[in-house]
Amino acid sequence: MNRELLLESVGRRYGRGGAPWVLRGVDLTLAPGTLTRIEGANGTGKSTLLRLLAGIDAPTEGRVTGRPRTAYVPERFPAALPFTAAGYLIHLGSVHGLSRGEAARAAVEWLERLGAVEYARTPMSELSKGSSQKVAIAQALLAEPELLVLDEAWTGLDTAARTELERAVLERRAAGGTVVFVDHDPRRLAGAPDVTYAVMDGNVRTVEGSSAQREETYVVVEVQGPPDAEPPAEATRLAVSVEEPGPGPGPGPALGRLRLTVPETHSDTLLRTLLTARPAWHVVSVGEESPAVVVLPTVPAAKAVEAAADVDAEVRS
Ligand SMILES: Nc1ncnc2c1ncn2[C@@H]1O[C@H](COP(=O)(O)OP(=O)(O)OP(=O)(O)O)[C@@H](O)[C@H]1O
Repeated sequence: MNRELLLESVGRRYGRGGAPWVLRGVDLTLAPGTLTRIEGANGTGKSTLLRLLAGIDAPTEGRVTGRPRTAYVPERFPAALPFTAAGYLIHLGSVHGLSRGEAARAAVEWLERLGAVEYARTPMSELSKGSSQKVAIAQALLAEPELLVLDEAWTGLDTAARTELERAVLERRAAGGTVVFVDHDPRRLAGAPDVTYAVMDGNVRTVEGSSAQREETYVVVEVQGPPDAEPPAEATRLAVSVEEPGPGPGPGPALGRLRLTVPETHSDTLLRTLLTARPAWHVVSVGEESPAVVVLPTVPAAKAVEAAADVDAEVRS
């Protein structure tokens, strides 16, 4: 039976005595079957709080009790692991108590849902940032955790995968799970959270009104980079969406062209990041948000089936 996760007088500081407290005196209760959003300005301690909730970090003082079976998607996923995507997921599934067969089935199911099953046999070190983020999400979802902790897990995903992750979060809550997330897009899961907290001045405060009700203006920045280059990580983090625009003036999509949507409050930082990046990214246009969204192509069904068969073969060997 799922219990409440309790933080009592929790404090965390890094380094020896004398170091400043990032969090102090935090009392927090997360109930089963609830979705909690954590907000706050940069560097206020959101990731620190999530690591304490997930149990991958321990408080300097105070205590955390009632943590159920937990899965966590970190802000930065160590992609250079010596596994294929499927191999890694099967390994993680075993760690979570699944048999190899169950883990393989769950791995394929989640890679399929996230549109990455064609990369099942790809070494993790060769995956693009977006694909490795999908693996990070799949590893968290595959064992149906009772507590799911997501630290900017939507960053770098294409539109279809972002929607799928939102769906998965709502499914977890409907199944009685506890979900807690940080995301810089105020529209993420708009209207869905049962409670929102802001981290500020070393503690958490309840935020009244959903993030969707708070107005935010967005700016769309179209950029041109070298063909096949990944945009700078900081730009991807700041943007609430990264899309490939439609076809360019010639045949096919404009290579290296991306459309980044960013809250107006972050647009200056985004432009600075792009302009100082090496190799350089050329800013083609800056404008108001347009409703047109291009969904990146999903994997053809035949390819998905092929990859699933590959994974099956790997499990049996
Ligand atoms: N492992 C660490 N060692 C030392 N200091 C740390 C460590 N992790 C975080 N900090 C510091 O703690 C403070 C809070 O960091 P944290 O990453 O929790 O904030 P955040 O709100 O998640 O930030 P962001 O919005 O930039 O992701 C920052 O001053 C950061 O430099």
